[in-house]
Amino acid sequence: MDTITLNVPTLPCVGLAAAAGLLACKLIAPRRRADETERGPLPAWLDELEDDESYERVRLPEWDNGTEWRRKNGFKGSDYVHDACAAVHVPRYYLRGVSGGVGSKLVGAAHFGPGAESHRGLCHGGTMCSLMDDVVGWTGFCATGVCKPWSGFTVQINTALKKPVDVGSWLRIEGEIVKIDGRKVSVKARLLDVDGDVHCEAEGLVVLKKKS
Ligand SMILES: CCCCCCCCCCCCCCCC(=O)SCCNC(=O)CCNC(=O)[C@H](O)C(C)(C)COP(=O)(O)OP(=O)(O)OC[C@H]1O[C@@H](n2cnc3c(N)ncnc32)[C@H](O)[C@@H]1OP(=O)(O)O
Repeated sequence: MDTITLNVPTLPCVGLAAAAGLLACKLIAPRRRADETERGPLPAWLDELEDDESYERVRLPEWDNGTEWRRKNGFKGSDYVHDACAAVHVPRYYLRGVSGGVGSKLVGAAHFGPGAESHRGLCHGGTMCSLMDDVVGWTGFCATGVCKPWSGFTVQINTALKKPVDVGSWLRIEGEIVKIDGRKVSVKARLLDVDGDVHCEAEGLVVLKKKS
């Protein structure tokens, strides 16, 4: 009869090795982009913005290489809207208005992923509000005509929800500076589909930092 020798200390070792392996995978392997493949291609009209000489793509290391940049700069997590895994995600913004001030405009595409769902196939209103917050803030950061990240604070976002958004939609998001009063930058923003239907609009206020 065969005898089975059970090497008792082996079991915790195997467990430990497995745990270490898992940890290594988490640390070494690239982060899984949860709904990246479900987002599909970027909307075609972004190409038109790319070709439009009055707009310039806003390129920031914290968007292009977010995880590493944030870790190096003392941030604690991932960007609520610009991270590829975000429930509602803005992959790019384009800025019109190199001279700055009133009329400066930021345009981008926003994707509503499965994580943005509220009632059956429709997105949570808070995802629209989050987008309005984002575009108001970033438009305010462009008040000088150049994008200066984190050069102020969004202090108000008054959002009107006008039309539900389907999960999986790509919509156009716009923010425009309508008034500047000292450090206070007033921004109007809206979210619209390819037919021009407005899904939400907002009026927001950004207070620029004292030295920006
Ligand atoms: C300047 C501090 C430096 C701190 C150094 C930090 C270094 C690190 C920076 C990182 C930068 C991060 C940028 C995050 C960008 C987001 O993500 S914003 C996140 C969400 N927003 C927030 O958390 C904002 C919370 N609010 C606050 O922290 C404070 O209200 C603020 C904005 C810092 C106040 O700034 P303040 O310089 O003390 O301005 P304050 O004198 O109170 O107001 C200036 C003017 O704005 C008006 N105002 C202010 N709040 C409102 C409001 N809610 N509604 C209407 N009007 C308003 C005031 O009435 C005033 O008007 P005037 O009297 O000039 O006509």
